[in-house]
Amino acid sequence: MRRIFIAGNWKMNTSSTEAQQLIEAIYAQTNDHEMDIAVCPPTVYLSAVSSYIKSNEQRKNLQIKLGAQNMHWEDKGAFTGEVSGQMLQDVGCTYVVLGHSERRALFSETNENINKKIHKALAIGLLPILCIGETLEERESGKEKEVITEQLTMGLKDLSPSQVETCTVAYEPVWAIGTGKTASPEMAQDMHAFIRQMLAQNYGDNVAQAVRIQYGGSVKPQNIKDLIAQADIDGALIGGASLKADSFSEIISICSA
Ligand SMILES: O=C[C@H](O)COP(=O)(O)O
Repeated sequence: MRRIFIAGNWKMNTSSTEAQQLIEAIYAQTNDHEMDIAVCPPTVYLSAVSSYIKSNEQRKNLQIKLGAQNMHWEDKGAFTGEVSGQMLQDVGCTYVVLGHSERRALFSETNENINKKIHKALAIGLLPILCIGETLEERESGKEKEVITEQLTMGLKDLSPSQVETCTVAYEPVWAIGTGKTASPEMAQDMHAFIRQMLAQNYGDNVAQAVRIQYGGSVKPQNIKDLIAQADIDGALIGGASLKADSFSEIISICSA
């Protein structure tokens, strides 16, 4: 059985005060649950959120982990503005989101670069969340599975089956991100099953059955129940709704029911 994994991607939102208030409110409003939960604040607030998380480690059944939204594949050096995986670990990160569609579209991230980042993350013990997803144009022209195949295959290129097993894949159709338009549960399940089938072809059934595939794209308390009920949807990567503690906590609660 795959353990449900809910992650909040705060993107470029919150002030330092708001980040502090948000993590405090998430702890206050979330009941203890047997699932994996992560928050991914902006890089500059990772340390502060990390300290708060550490001070709550006594909540044995509410283990919130810290994730970053991106990283560079090199260890250190003349890469102005970049942050290394070691730096993320140093401030307490367990996860790192890689290949988010906003980074692909707005910051020219390529499958090759994303693959380098995944290799580095795994080499140092950070757990990658690889985001893949097609644009509206690609879906309307019937190319969604082709796009997903390329992003998945190239993103995971040259990884061993045991490395792939520790990755999470987030299927995020670009047309559903921040638009209020969620993929229907059936549409999402179809793509998740396709992704799992590809993982089985490339790495074997055991790996395919172990990898968690999150859905992302306008997830909210109103639609999570039907999404999480699908056989191949193992959790969610949540943007907008993760900025409201009550919505994020409600989503967690619905998933644990
Ligand atoms: O990383 C999260 C996704 O981009 C989804 O964002 P959203 O929930 O605001 O649509």
